[in-house]
Amino acid sequence: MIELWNVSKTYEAGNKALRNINMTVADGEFVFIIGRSGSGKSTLLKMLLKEVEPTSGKIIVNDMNLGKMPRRFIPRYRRKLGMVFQDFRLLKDRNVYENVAFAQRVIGASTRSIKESVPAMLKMVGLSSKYKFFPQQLSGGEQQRVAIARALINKPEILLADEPTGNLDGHNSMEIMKLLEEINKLGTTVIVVTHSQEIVDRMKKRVIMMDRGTIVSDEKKGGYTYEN
Ligand SMILES: Nc1ncnc2c1ncn2[C@@H]1O[C@H](COP(=O)(O)OP(=O)(O)OP(=O)(O)O)[C@@H](O)[C@H]1O
Repeated sequence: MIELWNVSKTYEAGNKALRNINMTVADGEFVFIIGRSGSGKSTLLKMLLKEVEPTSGKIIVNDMNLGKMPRRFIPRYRRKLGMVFQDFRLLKDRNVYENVAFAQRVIGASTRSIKESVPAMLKMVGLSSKYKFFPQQLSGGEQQRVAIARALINKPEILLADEPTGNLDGHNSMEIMKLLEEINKLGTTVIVVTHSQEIVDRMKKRVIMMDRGTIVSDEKKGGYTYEN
């Protein structure tokens, strides 16, 4: 479970990015975070990754209080989180297989485990036949599938996606969303930041809307809304 208790963030320049945010995300939930530019969405994701510290308040992820986490635990903590970005961030000089395998090598996985898990993951994202392709030989949707495979290969408990379809057309965007939904059904908690109202409308998931650093609505699948 992810819990934010009265979380605020004021950047050095005096920008109030988050103002007294309270929210919880249960294990296995699928949540969209929407809101106009500058409303604090990326700041929130960066806090979950422990890249940005709150100015006040408490963040607890799977019973771990991030504010009290010793520095040496941070790399291990981050392995519980998978991250997907708008611009894919693949290694351009490595093929699809190597891009995914690399994430396993970094954590010291055995060659045997890599040889088992990478093909299985590529199958899941529908890229088995393109494992030797390089990123520039793939469509945007395919590149994002590789990025998703890489984010999932170490079996994170939570997948954070920051505008994962920002560079994709409507069809590819929905395909990526369906893939994220499948991943979620297998048990991973999924949090997606998006600007796309169409995606949010079609997916019928929980939607947290932010505005100027606050949560202005939190709408469940069933459709009820409450003000924070
Ligand atoms: N490193 C920083 N230093 C100072 N101010 C920052 C920093 N990062 C973000 N901000 C400010 O914090 C506020 C929230 O920014 P944030 O990036 O979280 O918004 P966002 O909702 O993700 O926006 P976008 O949709 O454009 O990505 C903005 O006013 C922004 O200018």
